[in-house]
Amino acid sequence: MLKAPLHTSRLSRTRWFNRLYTLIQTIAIIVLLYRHFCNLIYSPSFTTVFLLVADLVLAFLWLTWQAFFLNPVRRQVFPNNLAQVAKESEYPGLDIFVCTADPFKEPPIGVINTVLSVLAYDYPPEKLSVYLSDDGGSQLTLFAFMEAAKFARHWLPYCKDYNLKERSPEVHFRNDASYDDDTFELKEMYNEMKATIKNAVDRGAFDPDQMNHDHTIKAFSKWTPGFTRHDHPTVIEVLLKNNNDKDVIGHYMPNLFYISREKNKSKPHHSKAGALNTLIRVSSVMTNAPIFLTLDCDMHSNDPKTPLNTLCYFLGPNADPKLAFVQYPQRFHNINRNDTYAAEHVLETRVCTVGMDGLGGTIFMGSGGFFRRQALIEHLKDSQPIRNEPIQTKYNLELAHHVASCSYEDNTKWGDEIGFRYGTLVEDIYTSFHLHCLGWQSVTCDPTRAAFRGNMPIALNDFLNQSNRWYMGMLQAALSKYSPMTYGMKFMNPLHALCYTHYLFRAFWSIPVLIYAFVPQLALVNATSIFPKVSDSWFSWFSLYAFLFLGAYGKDFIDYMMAGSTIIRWWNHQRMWLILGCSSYPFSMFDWLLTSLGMSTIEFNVTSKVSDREISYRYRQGVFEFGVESPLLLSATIASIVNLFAFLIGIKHVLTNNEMLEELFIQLFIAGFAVLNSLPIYIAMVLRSDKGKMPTRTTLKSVCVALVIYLVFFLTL
Ligand SMILES: O=c1ccn([C@@H]2O[C@H](COP(=O)(O)OP(=O)(O)O[C@H]3O[C@H](CO)[C@@H](O)[C@H](O)[C@H]3O)[C@@H](O)[C@H]2O)c(=O)[nH]1
Ligand SMILES: [Mn+2]
Repeated sequence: MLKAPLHTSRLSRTRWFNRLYTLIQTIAIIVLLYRHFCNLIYSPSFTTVFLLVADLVLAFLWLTWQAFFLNPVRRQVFPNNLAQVAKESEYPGLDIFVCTADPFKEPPIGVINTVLSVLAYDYPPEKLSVYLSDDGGSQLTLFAFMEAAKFARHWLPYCKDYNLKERSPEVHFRNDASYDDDTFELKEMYNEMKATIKNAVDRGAFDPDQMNHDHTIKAFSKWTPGFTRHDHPTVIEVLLKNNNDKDVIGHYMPNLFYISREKNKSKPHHSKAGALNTLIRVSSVMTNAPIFLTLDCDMHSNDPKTPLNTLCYFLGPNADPKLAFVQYPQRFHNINRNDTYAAEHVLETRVCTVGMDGLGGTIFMGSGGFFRRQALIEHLKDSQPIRNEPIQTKYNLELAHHVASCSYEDNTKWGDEIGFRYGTLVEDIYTSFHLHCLGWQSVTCDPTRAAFRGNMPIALNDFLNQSNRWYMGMLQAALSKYSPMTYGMKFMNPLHALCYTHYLFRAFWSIPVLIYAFVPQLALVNATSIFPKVSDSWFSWFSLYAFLFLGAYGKDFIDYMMAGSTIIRWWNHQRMWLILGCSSYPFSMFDWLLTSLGMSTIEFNVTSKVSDREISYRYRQGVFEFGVESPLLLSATIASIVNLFAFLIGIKHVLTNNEMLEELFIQLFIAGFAVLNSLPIYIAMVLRSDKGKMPTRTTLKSVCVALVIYLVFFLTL
């Protein structure tokens, strides 16, 4: 028995309120659906069918969403109590995987900051290894990391001397106002390194004088003329070795490895999942730590104690042997004051996490997950070579090259039963789904100080593109033979499976959003009423509509506020839901269709992390960034124009005939609500002159398409 606990959990009291709410709202939804079916039988029309479909999908997604609220669990860790169960020298090894894929979209200096921030963890250095996976196969990245390894010798002791919380040099130097000699000197050194690397990336090459040691010449000799990012041999470089390399005050340093797995155009590489699986194998040959952390190159550590927080779950007599991973919810540092694009994902990172935690485990979010290695290699038949010799023996390195080769996975279960799962663009949620089906658990660890902080896109189109990729990936999983609705229901707690169902089917939001963005509006132009009148008796169909709308929207508002957000942020979040519903969601359904018909292949298109000064400036001002022509922006613009026309014409109907207000009220309300939400779009079309305004061609195209929609509608009437 422990004297003091390492971690505690308690059920959230809000669950009773949530359960009651779900019950009442469900009854109201059933009544509404009953009305729809009656309408369909007694007065069938296109609109009745459309509205029924919209409300069925809404009800499905709303119902699955409730699963997150029925049994939330809040957890806490007590790393100060760790001494009861292990001395520092008994801590397990920790391997950290950082992925990067393109030095031009993911500037190496950013990746270096990620790596340095975890290299400087408060963890015994002989137990810590960082593996950088470079899917871009770039000399520039390797060059940058050779520089970083030199800088690390100064940076690590500095972090520990000053007991920094913030161990990404970029963030530290940006925020630190102290002027002591050490800081000044180190800052100079950092800026110099940054300039050298930036210069190399801008020119696409580095100064040959900087690689005139035997060792570096040998390393770069791998880049022969035929070497491209899609076709090249494995490159593994040991940049720091912990029984050999010392920092400037003579302490051993953690390991740092550079790995670029073999690529060959004729072999699928499985994007990030493939990179992570290579890292699992390479690390098992080199260091084989029982726990590994995966990190994206745009996420840096914000708390050097994070590994200790994690150990609270993996060590001690109360540790769950079936615990597969500990997930730190993603937090972002580049979000503006009002979170214009709802990029913070407040509900997903604060509510859904604890909600799933009470049902069997939170999802893996791609970054910030500490895994028990065993959970991912459970079904490995051929026993993995385990390191029992110093790392750089020829044997280890040869073996590491072998397991990083692109044919290694041929005829194996990698990506299927072993490692991160293939077959979708969202390897993260899909992998955790499989682990949960196999009976593994996971927990959310969300200390007050965020463990990691990362980047989100700050231009609307980048954001929509990222969402498009995510929701397309989710559909791939949702509609596979491992669907949470069928396979999941069989192998996991049904409520847990409902949470996965909600995530994976999110693209389906587009069905009700698009129907509600066009059908009532087109009817409104024609002065046709399709909803109940306001003046029906008190307990009327109209009040049912009002109740359902206010119930769902009001609950969302309460959830947002209880998660500690603000009213404006909530408003922006609901607006983004509408925008996504007209853009990324339908596009991801379309992409899924094309891919499953074999008409297209969708790649993991890496989000650019390069920041443009003007765009950053506008983003900080809270201004929407349009600027580029894109189908995603076009579709949202078309919807906003249709709504504006309909709203104006609807007002005209009401002004000319007062009695129409009662009949058209719901339609006017919907169009008016959309218009209110679309204000930034109209402003970007007519009032702005900066580079982020709506491109004129997009405006013209959307007006034309809106007109065509009207014509088609009237001609078919
Ligand atoms: O072929 C590839 C493609 C991507 N990456 C890396 O994957 C990470 C995520 O890529 P990014 O473009 O930043 O995608 P995001 O949409 O921001 O990533 C979110 O969504 C992904 C897919 O669900 C998850 O893997 C991520 O962890 C999660 O942060 C980055 O470190 C990339 O370098 C690779 O290593 N190889
Ligand atoms: Mn990212």
